[in-house]
Amino acid sequence: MKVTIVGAGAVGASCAEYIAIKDFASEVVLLDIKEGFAEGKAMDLMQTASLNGFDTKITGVTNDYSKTAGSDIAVITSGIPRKPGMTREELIGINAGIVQSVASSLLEHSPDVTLIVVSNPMDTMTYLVHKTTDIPKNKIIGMGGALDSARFKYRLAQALEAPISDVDGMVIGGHSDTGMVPLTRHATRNSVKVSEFLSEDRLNQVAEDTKVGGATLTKLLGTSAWYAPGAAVSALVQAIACDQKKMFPCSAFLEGEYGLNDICIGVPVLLGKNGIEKIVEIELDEAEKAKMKESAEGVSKVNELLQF
Ligand SMILES: NC(=O)c1ccc[n+]([C@@H]2O[C@H](COP(=O)([O-])OP(=O)(O)OC[C@H]3O[C@@H](n4cnc5c(N)ncnc54)[C@H](O)[C@@H]3O)[C@@H](O)[C@H]2O)c1
Ligand SMILES: O=C(O)C[C@H](O)C(=O)O
Repeated sequence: MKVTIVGAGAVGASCAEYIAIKDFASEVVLLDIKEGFAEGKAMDLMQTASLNGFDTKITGVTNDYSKTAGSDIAVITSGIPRKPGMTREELIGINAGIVQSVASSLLEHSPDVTLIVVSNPMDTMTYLVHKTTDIPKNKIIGMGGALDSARFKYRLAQALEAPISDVDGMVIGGHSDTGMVPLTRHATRNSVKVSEFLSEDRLNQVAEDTKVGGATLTKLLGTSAWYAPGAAVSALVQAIACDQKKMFPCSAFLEGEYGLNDICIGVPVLLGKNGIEKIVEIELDEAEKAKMKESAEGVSKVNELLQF
């Protein structure tokens, strides 16, 4: 199993590290445009192999796509991250060009690749890859909901004063400060609805804290987060590489599901060796449907800014 990660920055390197530590891929290629940068990150990571006990071979290359040839899975993390006070949508001007050219270079050398799009604004970047390549829709996956759901569980566990492993929950919708739809009504602690333990106000607070999870970290760090994003990407890569059929909310191209068309947005999917093997349509109540519709309108507005 060969995995390429384009962008050896904070998220790309974190993702490579988690993939290596889980030791399910034979080879990870890190590619960056900055001379020597990916080579340095790969060497540093390889020097953790004997300490962390993995055999995954990590190599780094400067913009040489021939070294990515035959990749089964590729992750696009290349592009700029936001700074405090910015929205993800403000990154579109620079990141759209980068994502489009990276996707096309990857495809030249790995025509059967499954692509995971991470660069922001992620739902729109995923849509861009759909519109500008002939990769089948099941093989283009946007990573956002897996991260947002991990943050939701963290906030729920805090509110419940419970261990995170007791908690389950999911965030669907667009990966944006306003567009996320944390499914508070469905969240559980050991199969019991969290609404049995938390007031409506406290649950609303959990949802709001979840939605601005990325912005909160960007303010604290001066740039956007990388550990949880890297871990979330590595979980998707593992689900595909190991044919796990695991369910994650991912940005998927919709053709009628959830009443939406011609959009990539976060919905629950099953991930296996064929990428998105199924889009899972769960029952939403009227309030959840309205939030999903509003979220989709926001994503579509950003999509309209694309030029291709
Ligand atoms: N979808 C998500 O949940 C999520 C989570 C975190 C970050 N992100 C996004 O991921 C992107 C990367 O974030 P980061 O913190 O790793 O940024 P970073 O600046 O640390 O790394 C980005 C890397 O991309 C490289 N790069 C730029 N143009 C390139 C090109 N054409 N080809 C190859 N490499 C190129 C840069 O040299 C840099 O090393 C940002 O757009 C950020 O907003 C998304
Ligand atoms: O917040 C960001 O800009 C990066 C990423 O989308 C995140 O949610 O951490």
